[in-house]
Amino acid sequence: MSFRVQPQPPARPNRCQLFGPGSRPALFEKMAASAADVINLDLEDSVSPDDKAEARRNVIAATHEVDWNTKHLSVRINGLDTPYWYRDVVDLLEEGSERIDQIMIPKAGCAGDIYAVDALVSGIEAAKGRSKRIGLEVIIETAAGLAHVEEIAAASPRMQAMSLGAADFAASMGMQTTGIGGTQENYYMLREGQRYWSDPWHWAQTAIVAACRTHGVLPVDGPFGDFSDEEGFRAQARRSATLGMVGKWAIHPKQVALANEVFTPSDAAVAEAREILEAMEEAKRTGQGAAVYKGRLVDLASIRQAEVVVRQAEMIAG
Ligand SMILES: CCC(=O)SCCNC(=O)CCNC(=O)[C@H](O)C(C)(C)COP(=O)(O)OP(=O)(O)OC[C@H]1O[C@@H](n2cnc3c(N)ncnc32)[C@H](O)[C@@H]1OP(=O)(O)O
Ligand SMILES: O=CC(=O)O
Ligand SMILES: [Mg+2]
Repeated sequence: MSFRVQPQPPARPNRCQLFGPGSRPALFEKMAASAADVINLDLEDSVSPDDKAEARRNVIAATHEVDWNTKHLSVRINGLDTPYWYRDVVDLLEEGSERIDQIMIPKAGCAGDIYAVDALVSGIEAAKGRSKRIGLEVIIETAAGLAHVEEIAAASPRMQAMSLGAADFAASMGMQTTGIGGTQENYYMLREGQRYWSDPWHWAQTAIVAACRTHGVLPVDGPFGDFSDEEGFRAQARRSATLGMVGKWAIHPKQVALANEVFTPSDAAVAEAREILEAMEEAKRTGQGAAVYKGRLVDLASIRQAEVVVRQAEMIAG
């Protein structure tokens, strides 16, 4: 380990972030009743420009009127290149209840974007005497966002989570696809006449995970657009979990159970991790740093790997 110890991210479950447009208040009670860990009320891209002001009022009302129970409640504001974002923040924190946990900044492009929102949030919190410190989460969904991903992760002590936004990311990168997540038709290699499809989001995900893990931020996989493709969602989510992400968005209620399933370590995985820890305890007792578990090497690094799985399971179990 470096002399600089890797910080732990916030210790709360973030397996599924369920989105709903701020302009559809009829969905809010359903979102609150869902099994998602995080709720994202959206003021940005699922709300048409004519509905922005009403959506903001709906969301503010919902912070007072809806019982969000134990949900981590986040509101996605509009991008910093729009005329809406500052009023989103000001109205939300001046008129919204203390129930708001977090603000999501879309299309974050540099640390300065987070600094600007942090400064505004800090001013309003102090002026209004708000007692809960608002967290920030960002979406990496532009070329600039990915180019500056590490400075964004490090931009503020308020930073809690960072998601990959596949749709806008594809647009910003000029990717020749309209798919949101998953394998894309033309992203394959050919060998002996056979096509092998690959994952065009992989490199962006790993950059996000590395930036997040360096700075104690939760890495999250964003939307999977085809909500009738359950196996496609599972495949993408399993890859994300294997890469170190802690959760995934749901853009339809159907996806909540899928995300919870994938991002909750299975009983078998937890049992195996505990067995590895026991095998290493036994090795320690006999003065060994390395041992054999089910025919494969385990050593001190295996303890750290197994602890990730056990810690995640224990944190989710509460
Ligand atoms: C891609 C880039 C991004 O930025 S993604 C993030 C922004 N997008 C969003 O927030 C979109 C969120 N999703 C939605 O608006 C809707 O789910 C869309 C996709 C439009 C589908 O709505 P709709 O046609 O009503 O779906 P449905 O008839 O299949 O609904 C079945 C039951 O589920 C409900 N439902 C629907 N959406 C939500 C939701 N987000 N949260 C909670 N509940 C939801 C419907 O009301 C319907 O309920 P019921 O069975 O009638 O009681
Ligand atoms: O905001 C999300 C995206 O995929 O774009
Ligand atoms: Mg987007």
